[in-house]
Amino acid sequence: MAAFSKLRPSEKQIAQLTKAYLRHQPLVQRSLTFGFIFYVLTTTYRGLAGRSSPRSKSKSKGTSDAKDGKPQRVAVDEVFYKRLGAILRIVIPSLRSKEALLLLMHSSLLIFRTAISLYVAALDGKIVASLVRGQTVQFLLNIVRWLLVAIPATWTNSWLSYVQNKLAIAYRTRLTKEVIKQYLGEGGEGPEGKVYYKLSNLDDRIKNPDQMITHDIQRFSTHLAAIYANIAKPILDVILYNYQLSQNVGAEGLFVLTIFIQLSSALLRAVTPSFGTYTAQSAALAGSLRHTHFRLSEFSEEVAFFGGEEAEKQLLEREYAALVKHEENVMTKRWWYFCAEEGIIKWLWGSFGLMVCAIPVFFKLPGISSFDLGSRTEGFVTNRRLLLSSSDAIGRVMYSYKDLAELAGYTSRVSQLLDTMADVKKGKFEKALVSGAREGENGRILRGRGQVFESEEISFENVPIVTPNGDILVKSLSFYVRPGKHLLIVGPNGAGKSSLFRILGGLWPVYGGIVRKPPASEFILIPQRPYLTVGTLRDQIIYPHSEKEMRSRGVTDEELLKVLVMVQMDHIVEREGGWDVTREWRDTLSGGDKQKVAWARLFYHQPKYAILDEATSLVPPDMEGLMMEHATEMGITLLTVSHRPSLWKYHSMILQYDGQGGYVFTKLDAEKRLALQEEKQDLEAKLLEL
Ligand SMILES: Nc1ncnc2c1ncn2[C@@H]1O[C@H](COP(=O)(O)OP(=O)(O)OP(=O)(O)O)[C@@H](O)[C@H]1O
Repeated sequence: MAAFSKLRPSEKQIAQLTKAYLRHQPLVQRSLTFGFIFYVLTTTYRGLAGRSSPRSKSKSKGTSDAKDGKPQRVAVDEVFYKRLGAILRIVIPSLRSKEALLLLMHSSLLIFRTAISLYVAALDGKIVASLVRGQTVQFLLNIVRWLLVAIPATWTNSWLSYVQNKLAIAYRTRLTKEVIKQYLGEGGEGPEGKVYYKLSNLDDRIKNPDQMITHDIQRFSTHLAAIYANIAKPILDVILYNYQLSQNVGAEGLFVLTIFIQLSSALLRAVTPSFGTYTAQSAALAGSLRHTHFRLSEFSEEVAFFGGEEAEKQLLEREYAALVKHEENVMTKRWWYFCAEEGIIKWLWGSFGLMVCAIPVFFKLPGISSFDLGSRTEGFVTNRRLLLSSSDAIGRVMYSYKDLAELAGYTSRVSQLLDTMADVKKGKFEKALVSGAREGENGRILRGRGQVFESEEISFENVPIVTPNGDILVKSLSFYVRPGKHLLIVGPNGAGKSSLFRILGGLWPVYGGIVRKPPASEFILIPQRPYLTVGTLRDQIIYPHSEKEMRSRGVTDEELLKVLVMVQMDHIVEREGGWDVTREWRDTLSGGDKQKVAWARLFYHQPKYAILDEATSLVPPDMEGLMMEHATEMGITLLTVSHRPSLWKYHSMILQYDGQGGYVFTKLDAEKRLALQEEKQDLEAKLLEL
């Protein structure tokens, strides 16, 4: 008391404060511990919730493919969470879904693993303590415990990676199914259908849908499955380990440690590059390179005949160089980032943590009674293990930001695909238009929309023919096709002959007027280079039917053979080894053979209308006449584009484009027209002589 009264006033105050502090120490410690838990949760939430940057907001429809040459920034922000939310609704459709169940299993396993780690930390301390104290029996007993705990520990780890992989596959399956449904399935013949065509022909946003559907969805799913473990588990670990640590070393040490971590993590975040943007860019560049390789194998014959190897090589090298340059740039950034990460998380935190672990060795903490060498060693070993696990967990929360940024990259790619498909289904396209397309009358036509009605006959009333680039080929086209009255369509190249069929097939939008047409199942298109599917010889004839559908229609292989006889192709069945042989038919059949197979397909399906776009250009004239007559006998009405006068006689009507936006639609008198043609040729010959 005398000593106390001798103190100066400021010293007195400090002494009083210390006394009060010691009196309330348990309360202070509890408050600090809960404060710490609150801090971990809020900082993690703030860190992961992301902010909406004005840049990302303005590009909320953001794509990774730059439109203006500059890459768009993909960040962990509001836009990312909105996109992720939309995708999550697809991959986890309900709380009772398989994915939700897997997620629950995953969470339970994660908690179980943390509980095991806590037990192992304490056991580790006990083993060392029994060693220091020389307690042989205790030591052996602890080793047995150690071996026993290894059983659930290894079991949990295997299960964790198994469930996580299952989750990734489940996400991928859901997402792929949804994308394929929209890409190929939904919408059918209506304006919402044919998304796969519109995406590549009417819109500029998606450069390589194949890469997005296969690679990007897979990467997204793997990242999403891992991100849960990478974020939820470390957060849980940080809380549990530190709670335990605060019990062992006192909450004050933890408080100082927290401030230290806060400062260093702010530093780490400041030096973190935009990994999300890089991931999205890498995916886009890899997709582009793959597409170029795909084109080369697709058109290998054309390139080989042209000797275009050097040009193709340069193209491939350019694409590859762009990809490598980007990857190297990212690698350099990663190198710096890893240095900072390793230095801060492992070494700085590690040394500071060791000091915190030593607290109970140098200071007597309230509530801890035994203070012998064994207890001190046990405490130190347990705390060090807890601290290592805790700093590892904090580190993983930090790393998870990087994982999250990468997930943001793949999320942007996947949602770009989903958003663009949704736009395309609504008829909203983004495509570079020809200059002046939006002005004056051109603009008025582009802003308009026509009507489409289902009908037995085909007719166009004042329908403009507009290319996806906004180029108006014909301002207002009117014509009709009556059943049995074949229509011939002629005109210069690029006048819009095939475009007419694209409107008829529902591939291009109708910008005005009225289109009446039967459902797509009632007409078939035979182009100059017919499409041959992957499959058997039978599949080529019955495409898009399956063999099952063919049989259910009561068609036999013998009847299919009759169809091949009509096009003088029956020998091919024997030559190729039967109906069930599978080949790359594109390479096996000649150009003329392919056209004949397409005609055989027409005779198998016997639709009401057939669109022939230079469909006989590679078959001999006598064969061409035979096939036309067969079609007429079967009651198929033809819409033919051909430059061959030999075909005129089969047609009743003619639609002639002049190539300047004008056209004539009239009856076709083949004899008169042939006579006129001959007269014209004579006059031209005479003019030449002159
Ligand atoms: N997917 C597309 N995107 C943009 N423009 C297109 C597209 N398809 C065709 N075009 C353009 O539409 C115009 C008309 O093409 P179309 O195929 O109808 O010509 P065509 O009269 O059939 O010519 P040809 O006799 O050479 O086959 C052409 O200028 C072509 O460049």
